[in-house]
Amino acid sequence: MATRVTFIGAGNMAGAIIGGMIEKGFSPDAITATSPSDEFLAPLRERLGIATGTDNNAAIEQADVVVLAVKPQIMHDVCSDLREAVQRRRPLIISVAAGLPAETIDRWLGGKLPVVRCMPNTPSLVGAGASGLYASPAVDDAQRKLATELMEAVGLVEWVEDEALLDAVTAVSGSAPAYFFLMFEAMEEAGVALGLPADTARRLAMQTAYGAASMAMQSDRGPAELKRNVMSPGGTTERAIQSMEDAGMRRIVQDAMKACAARAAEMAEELGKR
Ligand SMILES: NC(=O)C1=CN([C@@H]2O[C@H](COP(=O)(O)OP(=O)(O)OC[C@H]3O[C@@H](n4cnc5c(N)ncnc54)[C@H](OP(=O)(O)O)[C@@H]3O)[C@@H](O)[C@H]2O)C=CC1
Ligand SMILES: O=C(O)[C@@H]1CCC=N1
Repeated sequence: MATRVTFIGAGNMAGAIIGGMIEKGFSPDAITATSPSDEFLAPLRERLGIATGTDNNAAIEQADVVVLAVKPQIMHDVCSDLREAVQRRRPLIISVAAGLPAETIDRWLGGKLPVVRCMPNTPSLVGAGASGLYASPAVDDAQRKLATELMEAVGLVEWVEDEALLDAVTAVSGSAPAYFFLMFEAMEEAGVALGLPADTARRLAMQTAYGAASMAMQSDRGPAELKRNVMSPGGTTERAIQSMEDAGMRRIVQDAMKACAARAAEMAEELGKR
């Protein structure tokens, strides 16, 4: 029988994982998602054919895996409400919430549960996600394998053995699609300023990012060498890269990623007191 997975929360992240799972051939019959209103549920039900509901407790009654995909700020209330049912059924819990430690989620759910903390990203929707995973001590090998299988259905999986590193994963991949989308916005604006139609600039920028990522992933050369190969001495790229280095591009990226990881730690501190 197929592993039954219930998503608590049906927003951007849950929708991306569910969409990617179904694209990979997971049966919609084995997937349920909940949300307080039908706004997020209707497209999942109508387009993907999964079961949906507004009652979290009812939705986990048959679940082998419960994916907690609500905002960190409401996770305490959601977990408290699920405590009795979760303690009775003892499914594998996968939390995708930024910042919140596995121990906090476990405590809010009544304790001694197998909790995997996962930091996914939204490209999971197109099977190109990247997830960092951490297993709490109560997670056994079979459950670890199950979590790997689920998240590998939507992209790359990297396990970390030190939970604190999930904040770094948040900075490197969880939040990072937004950095690249910002870069696309900036490149489109700059392309327009140089005279290109906006949609032409957008298509060229996105195809180039896709090409650069594909090439780097298939190459045994590092990014520094691949970059040098584009930079003809005295040519155009050299000027562009010099301009970026002079403007402190590396420092900008480092500061942004440090701020991201620090915010994850801060959220754990703020929310974990409950
Ligand atoms: N977005 C991203 O790129 C990533 C997000 N995450 C994590 O994923 C989690 C969800 O984020 P995201 O998907 O962006 O947020 P969204 O706001 O898009 O989705 C949250 C969902 O939870 C629903 N919800 C609210 N209250 C309840 C409840 N009591 N029971 C069940 N569902 C409820 C919301 O419904 P309604 O809107 O009607 O209240 C909504 O469907 C967060 O913890 C975030 O840290 C992790 C990695 C990447
Ligand atoms: O911005 C956030 O808090 C969530 C977590 C990682 C990506 N989005």
